Amino acid sequence: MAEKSAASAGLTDEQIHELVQKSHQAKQRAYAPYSNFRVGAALHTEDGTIFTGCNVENSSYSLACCAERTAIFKAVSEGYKSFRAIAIAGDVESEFLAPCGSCRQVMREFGTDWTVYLTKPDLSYRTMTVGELLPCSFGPDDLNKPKVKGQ
Ligand SMILES: O=c1ccn([C@H]2C[C@H](O)[C@@H](CO)O2)c(=O)[nH]1
Ligand SMILES: [Zn+2]
Repeated sequence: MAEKSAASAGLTDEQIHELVQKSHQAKQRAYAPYSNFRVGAALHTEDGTIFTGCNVENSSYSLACCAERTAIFKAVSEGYKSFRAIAIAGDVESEFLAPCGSCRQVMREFGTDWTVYLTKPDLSYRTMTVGELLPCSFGPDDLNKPKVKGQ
C-alpha cells in the first residue's frame, strides 16, 4: 500500500494500480542485454493518456536510455507536457526502485509537484513527488532570472 505523504496525483487506487501494473508490463520489453537490469515506466498525463517506456541499452554502453526518459520523451514527442504521475518498475524485490539523477532532472523540467510511484515486483509502491526526489533543483525559470551586468 501507499505510504502516506506527498502528492496524491488525484488518481484513484484503481488508477494507481493500473499505472503500476503497466510499468511492470513495460519492463518486459526492456532491451538490457548488457546490464540485465530490466526497468519499465508508465506515465499518466493530465488527460489520463498513459505512455509506457523501457530501458534501451547499446553496445556503446553510455548511450543507454532509462525507462523513465523513454516514457517522458514518447509523451512529449506526442504533444503531452502535463504529467500527473509516473510509476517505475524493476526486478529488485527488497527495495523500491528509485530513478537515477538524470531522470530526476528530466522529470523536473515538467514541474516539481507531480508524483513518482517507486514500485517493487509485488506491485507495492512508495509515493514521492518530483520535488522530494530532487530538492533545491535547477529548472526552466532559473534561465530567466536577472543576471549580473555584461553577462
Ligand atoms: O531508474 C532506473 C535505473 C536504471 N535504469 C536502467 C539504465 C540501464 O539500462 C540499467 C542499469 O543501470 O537500468 C533505468 O532505466 N531506470
Ligand atoms: Zn534514469
